[in-house]
Amino acid sequence: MAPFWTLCQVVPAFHPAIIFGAAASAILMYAFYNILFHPLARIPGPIWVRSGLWSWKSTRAVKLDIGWKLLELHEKYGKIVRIARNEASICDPGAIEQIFKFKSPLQKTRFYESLRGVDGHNLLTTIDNQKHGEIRRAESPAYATKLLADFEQNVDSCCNDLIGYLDRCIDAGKGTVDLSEILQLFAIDVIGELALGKSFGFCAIGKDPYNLLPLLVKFLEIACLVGTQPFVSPFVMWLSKKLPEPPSAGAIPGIVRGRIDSRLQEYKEQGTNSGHHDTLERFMSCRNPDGSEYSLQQIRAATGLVLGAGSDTTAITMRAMIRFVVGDPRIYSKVQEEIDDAVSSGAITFPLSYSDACKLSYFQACLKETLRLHPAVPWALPRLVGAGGATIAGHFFTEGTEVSMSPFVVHRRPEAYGNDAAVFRPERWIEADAEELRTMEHNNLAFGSGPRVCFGKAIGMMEVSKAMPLLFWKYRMGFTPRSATSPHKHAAGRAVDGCVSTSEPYFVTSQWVAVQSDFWCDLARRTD
Ligand code: HEM
Repeated sequence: MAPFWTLCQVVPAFHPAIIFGAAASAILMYAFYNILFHPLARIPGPIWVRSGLWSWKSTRAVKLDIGWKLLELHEKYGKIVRIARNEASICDPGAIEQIFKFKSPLQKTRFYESLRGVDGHNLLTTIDNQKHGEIRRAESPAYATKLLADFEQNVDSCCNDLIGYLDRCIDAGKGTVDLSEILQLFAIDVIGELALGKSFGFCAIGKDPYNLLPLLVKFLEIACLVGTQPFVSPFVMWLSKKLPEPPSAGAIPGIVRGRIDSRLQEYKEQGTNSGHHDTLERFMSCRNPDGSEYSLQQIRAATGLVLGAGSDTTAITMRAMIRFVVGDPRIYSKVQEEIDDAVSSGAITFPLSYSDACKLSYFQACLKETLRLHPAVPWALPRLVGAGGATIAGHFFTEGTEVSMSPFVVHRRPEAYGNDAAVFRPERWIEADAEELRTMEHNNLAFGSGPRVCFGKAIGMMEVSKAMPLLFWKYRMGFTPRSATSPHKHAAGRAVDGCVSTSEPYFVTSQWVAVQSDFWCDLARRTD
């Protein structure tokens, strides 16, 4: 016994060596448990991820490279990869139905909570399936397909602003334009019209007067990073209320709140909704399951989601389409030819109606191919396995584990789109028979899938289908060559698949959304 007592006297309980030893043993035991005994222990993946000692997803959220890094993991480890201590990413198209089906026992994970705005939860961020179903039913009138015709006028007026701005640039001898910025402004204006009946007027002046765009990008980047560690979310929310706001941060929320307030006032005075063609009008008529009217906060949250979900996504799709189409002379001339022929035969006229845009079959195939190879949301969409567990892609996942599928990864897998899945080939959508087409549509996750599928899909498709043929018809476009004197900020561009090259026209960061920046194009009128 003597040596033991001696040890206790020499090394008291709080001695750093003991504390360090205890902590190291606890960490080691934690890592061993995660690697050997955790319910996902049999799923392959990088050892540090499996140990739970490294957050691969937080690293991706910081490095903004989720798309290609996740693709690499699947190429190395197969169809199911452990990407977090408690999460497996799956790229087997057969799992889409199992994960995203209606009445699924799987629900969204806490990741989504970080995407909520100041007005609280909305459709996108509501986790509970039943609650989500109630909100979706209540808000469905705002997204009804029959309203598309009303919304079309709003898109037309923003198209006029966009063309006006680009024409002015060309007339002033400045046909070199950063399309990443102007298309974002266009998308924000359109969504302002759709949500609140009035554009923000950014496109008409061709600039972002509040310097808001970088702020929006940062907000999403931080929200996504926080989502990878949901336990810090309440602290970040608390901190964001304490820290001083950047001067421009309140500008758009201020305008939005002002417009909502004045509409409610108008409603109060007139006693009826007064025929506005926007989603605000529909949200004002929404009812909760108990029959009560939507509160001001609910109207704000629903409107905030339309503004947040409907601008980045469409701008990303438009830029990507230009990149893919203009980047391939064969495809570019086919698109232009189709539009020119349709104009000269009188099959379509401008302003282009959505129904006429749908007649442009090659253009529509290019749009589908764009959404496939550059889905606006590449992040692995996470779902929590519910009571009783679930068998997905041939593997049994126990309750409480998380599974996810990345649209970017699934769309590039041969089992989903064939051996040329990585190639931009619009013809695949035209050559396919009815059965193949159904499979390709089913495997497309650009808008999500199942009961949580994008509610604004029809609106987004309408907007892009109206605006892009107009741009292709009016302008000859080319990518501004990168040189020491060109306006580019990056010495080399980066494609959506992570490839860095001086001939790549824009720079992609891949996180919750895959945003392009620094997209300089030379524009000239085709009729000059
Ligand atoms: C090309 C354009 C668009 C793309 C690629 C896109 C993509 C997506 C994706 C991937 C999701 C599902 C996310 C998930 O499961 O976690 C989503 C949800 C959503 N999107 Fe879109 N979106 C687009 C345009 C729009 C527009 C224009 C609006 C509004 C007018 C909109 C409103 C919504 C809403 C409300 C949800 C949540 C639906 C729910 O959870 O019930 N989106 N979108």
